[in-house]
Amino acid sequence: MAEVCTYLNYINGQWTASSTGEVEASINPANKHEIIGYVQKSALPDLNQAVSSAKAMQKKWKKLSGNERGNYLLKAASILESRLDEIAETMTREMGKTLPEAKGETARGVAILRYYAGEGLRSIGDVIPSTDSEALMFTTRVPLGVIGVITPWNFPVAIPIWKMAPALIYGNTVVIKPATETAVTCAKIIECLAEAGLPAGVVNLVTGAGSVIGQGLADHPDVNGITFTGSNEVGKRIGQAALARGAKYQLEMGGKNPVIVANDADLNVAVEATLSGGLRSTGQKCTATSRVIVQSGVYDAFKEKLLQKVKEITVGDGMKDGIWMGPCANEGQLRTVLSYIEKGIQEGGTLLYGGRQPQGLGNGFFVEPTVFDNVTGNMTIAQEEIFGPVLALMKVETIEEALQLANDVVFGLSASIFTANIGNMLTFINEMDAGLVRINAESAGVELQAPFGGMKQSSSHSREQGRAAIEFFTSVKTVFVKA
Ligand SMILES: NC(=O)C1=CN([C@@H]2O[C@H](COP(=O)(O)OP(=O)(O)OC[C@H]3O[C@@H](n4cnc5c(N)ncnc54)[C@H](OP(=O)(O)O)[C@@H]3O)[C@@H](O)[C@H]2O)C=CC1
Ligand SMILES: O=C(O)CCC(=O)C(=O)O
Repeated sequence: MAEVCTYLNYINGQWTASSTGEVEASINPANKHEIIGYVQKSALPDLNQAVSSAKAMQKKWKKLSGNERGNYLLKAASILESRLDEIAETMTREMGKTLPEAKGETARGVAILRYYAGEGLRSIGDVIPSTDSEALMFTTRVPLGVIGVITPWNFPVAIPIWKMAPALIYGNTVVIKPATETAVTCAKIIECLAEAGLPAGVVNLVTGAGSVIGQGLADHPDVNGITFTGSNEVGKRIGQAALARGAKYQLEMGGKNPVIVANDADLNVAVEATLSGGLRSTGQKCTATSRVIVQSGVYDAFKEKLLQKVKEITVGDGMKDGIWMGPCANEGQLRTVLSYIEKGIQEGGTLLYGGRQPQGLGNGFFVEPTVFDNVTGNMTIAQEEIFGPVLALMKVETIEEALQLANDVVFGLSASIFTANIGNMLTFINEMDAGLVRINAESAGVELQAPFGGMKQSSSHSREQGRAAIEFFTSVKTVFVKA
């Protein structure tokens, strides 16, 4: 068993204990008696110190060339790569996703750092013809200043990196407050950045309660931009706090992502993608499939194939070989999932498979992969984000009906269709209200070089990742020069 360490805040280039002198244990959701590490239970004075060091450093950091800033990210990428196995193991033990998934995510973190390192050499503006023939007019971009980064526990490496790397390359400094459940994993990412030699104050880590440190970041007058991924409830509070003081904000929140399976779909492909998109990471992705809308001609055949595969899923500790699905990330999440399952039954859904806590795994927050049949659009399990391994099967006659049902939720993050018909594909691309639409591919799994974000209540209508990140992390300056 690995040694249990205490992780400190990282403020102004120093590993620093919180002013409260208190720590919080981060536990293993596969075995609640196992402590992965202790993290600082910080208070506002700690946050204030971090913000002031980020503010003090920002002017110097933005003066470096993009290439110089990129070199720090390249170094951090190599360090993270050299620690990939160890950091992935920490992730699995801290939040439960299986080790192969955690390794894949850590490798993705390395690739994101390298991608944004390259951004330091790409163009940041346009020359625009002026009506004055003797003038030069162009746009350039400037960093926002200090960025507050608030991250969830479901992608403990990828999300912090896809927010911090673009913030840094465009010349901002950062204060990050990670989810308490995965603060140890985040501290290890910060170790990689620190070892890469980032100047003191460029990146700061403050752990602690969301209601104190997260809210404190949103309210802080010296934080110029807030980027957040998490629940709608918290996201809206952050957006309101930022708006009230004129700060920029970016929110990535929930999803209720549908897949549509058309009569002409390749059912084996559709089943594999539903399984992977809906149940990998125990359904804890904002892009996870939760509604499976199937045309009546293939409904029974699809259901049978899906059930056969779901029955093969092995549930257990994600560190063990042969385990396909780990636990929910925390006890609250397990209770939420179980209460949605209960509601599904009460409201008339047919529980086809799963729905219980598996036998013999009582020390962890495990739940069986769960499939509901006869789900209708008005049921709670068809409307609200569950964030667990629960699939709701819904039968329709036509693609039009499928699209209407697919769009009949407050969210619009990702959506997939399985079909061989080009007409179905085009209708879906045009009519589906989602930021990410995918054809014959699962609803989860975004690519780091492409814009990512949702419509409706899934986001603040901004996009992150890829080149789209520049829109949030910089301001455009229009320059007019006359000799
Ligand atoms: N879109 C997504 O990818 C995610 C969606 N969710 C959804 O949210 C539900 C609840 O998960 P949960 O972890 O509680 O998500 P939260 O939105 O509560 O947490 C996300 C982050 O926000 C912080 N936070 C909490 N309260 C505040 C606040 N008042 N001000 C600022 N920051 C705050 C959290 O800190 P702390 O950890 O200390 O509470 C964490 O770092 C899930 O069931 C799921 O539906 C959750 C995670 C990711
Ligand atoms: O599907 C993915 O790869 C990313 C999902 C995501 O961003 C999230 O769940 O927060």
